[in-house]
Amino acid sequence: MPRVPFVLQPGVPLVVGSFGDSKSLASIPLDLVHSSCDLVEIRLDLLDSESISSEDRPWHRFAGMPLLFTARRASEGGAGELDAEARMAMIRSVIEDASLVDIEVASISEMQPVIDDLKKAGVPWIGSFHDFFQVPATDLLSAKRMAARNAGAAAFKAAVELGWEMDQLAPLARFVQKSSDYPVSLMGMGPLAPVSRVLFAQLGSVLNYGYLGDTPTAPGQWSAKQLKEAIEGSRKA
Ligand SMILES: O=C1C[C@@](O)(C(=O)O)C[C@@H](O)[C@@H]1O
Repeated sequence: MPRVPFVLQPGVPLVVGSFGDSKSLASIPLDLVHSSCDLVEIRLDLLDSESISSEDRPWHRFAGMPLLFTARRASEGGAGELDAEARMAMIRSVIEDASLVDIEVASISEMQPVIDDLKKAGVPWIGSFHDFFQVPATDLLSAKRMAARNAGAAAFKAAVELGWEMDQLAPLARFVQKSSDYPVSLMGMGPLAPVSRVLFAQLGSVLNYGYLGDTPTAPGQWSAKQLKEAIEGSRKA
């Protein structure tokens, strides 16, 4: 399957459709995928190992769409206790199909060998950060963004638990707005996730995640289709 080249542009909001289970990945109607998102995230840590390693790889159904691969570490919401070696092996096995790869900022040093492989193959990667409990200080987010940028990531992405902390929305919104010289993707999780995702996309968050199929991959996610419609609606307002 030829890789689809992919370039992120600061301030241009795209929708990522994310699969949380193997059954949805294998059975979702293709036209629904095409109409719901701009790129597809394959969460390698959430799928059955047989479906990932089968010769007939389930994501080959989406030929022509950019594919983002993620093998999430457990401490940032990944399923299973996959160590860096296991996650690197997963990523190496999909490099030929990948338009983009997600690597946590916390994993950069231990996963440097696979980052070097991505560089050689000309595959961009995003440096990510997840906090499932709170909104971290903006200074911490800025430090993570700098670490991602310095390590060569094409973008920085963060997902943080908002709870009902409405006061936290404004500083996060400013964080996205101020990042006009480097692509940033930001999203809330929890009860304010839906509203935060539309707001941050409106302000230029580059990758905005919703789920494809039956299983959300984060608390409070919209379906990719709903998110795409909401973002398109907000851009017309
Ligand atoms: O990191 C992200 C963002 C996400 O956690 C979300 O909040 O939508 C969903 C994950 O699948 C993805 O890898």
